Amino acid sequence: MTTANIRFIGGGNMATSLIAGLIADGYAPHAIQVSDPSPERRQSLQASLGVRALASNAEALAEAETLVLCIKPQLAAAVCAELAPLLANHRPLIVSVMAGVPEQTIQRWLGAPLPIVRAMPNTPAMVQTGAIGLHASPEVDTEGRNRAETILRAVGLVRWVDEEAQIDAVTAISGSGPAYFFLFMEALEQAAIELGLDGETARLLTIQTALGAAKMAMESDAPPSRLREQVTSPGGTTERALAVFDEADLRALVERAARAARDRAVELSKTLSEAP
Ligand SMILES: NC(=O)C1=CN([C@@H]2O[C@H](COP(=O)(O)OP(=O)(O)OC[C@H]3O[C@@H](n4cnc5c(N)ncnc54)[C@H](OP(=O)(O)O)[C@@H]3O)[C@@H](O)[C@H]2O)C=CC1
Ligand SMILES: O=C(O)[C@@H]1CCC=N1
Repeated sequence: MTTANIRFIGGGNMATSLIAGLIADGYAPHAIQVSDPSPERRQSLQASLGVRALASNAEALAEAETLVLCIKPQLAAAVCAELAPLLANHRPLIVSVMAGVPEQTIQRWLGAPLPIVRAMPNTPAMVQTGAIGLHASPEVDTEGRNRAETILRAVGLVRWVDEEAQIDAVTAISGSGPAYFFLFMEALEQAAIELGLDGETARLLTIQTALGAAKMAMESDAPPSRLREQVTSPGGTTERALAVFDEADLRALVERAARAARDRAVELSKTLSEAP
């Protein structure tokens, strides 16, 4: 099995995170190429990551063993139409990280039932702490599954899901999830400043607290509810803060937000699968 020769179509935020994570894990920059229409972005990818950045998607595809589609869902039909004629005699493993673009839709656009792995990573892949959901189309053989898993495992924790529709749930939880935690960090940092801490102290205490809580939750046998109880002294300070979250029904709010993200992925899937 080889994981060498990975080509990315689209060199934006997610591709940059994945490539940075792969290189940090020991992948040779020369084994990775990326295509993107923006000269500035290509220059930045070459300068910061040492990978070859191309203007042409066709050139990126030419010898690809694994082709990672990292473009916006709304551009996918056009990009796949451009790649389709080149895939008549060449069957790379396609890994799509696009939210809300079904495997069969990608196959239709590419004009062939090519092996597709849908991957839903997140930007912490950049620091090899990604959380990644995977689903394989029936055309993907064991070697393809292993190859996709090896690539994504290099940048984080990997979970396969049984049903393709579950990728929409993964998108809502871990794909979009870093933004939820960043928002909470922004809010806590702002609160710290309002309570009289200086900006740097507010920032560092907030980030370290998030890191510590995540590390404890990951390493402990106890569920987060138990870890929360251990912080919450009866009649103490945490109890007062948590009562404010309860008043605002934080749990219901989080569920609503996750459902909204999942529903948007489903909406994208429907729109795109009905598009020509
Ligand atoms: N960002 C995230 O956290 C996550 C994103 N994803 C998925 O990753 C995909 C990319 O998202 P993200 O990286 O955030 O988006 P970006 O807009 O940052 O990246 C997309 C890149 O593709 C480039 N591009 C535009 N047209 C073409 C083309 N014809 N051929 C090749 N490249 C092109 C864009 O250039 P230009 O800007 O000049 O148009 C841009 O650099 C999406 O499908 C998204 O659903 C999945 C998980 C998490
Ligand atoms: O917001 C989005 O649509 C993409 C998919 C998951 C994270 N970012």
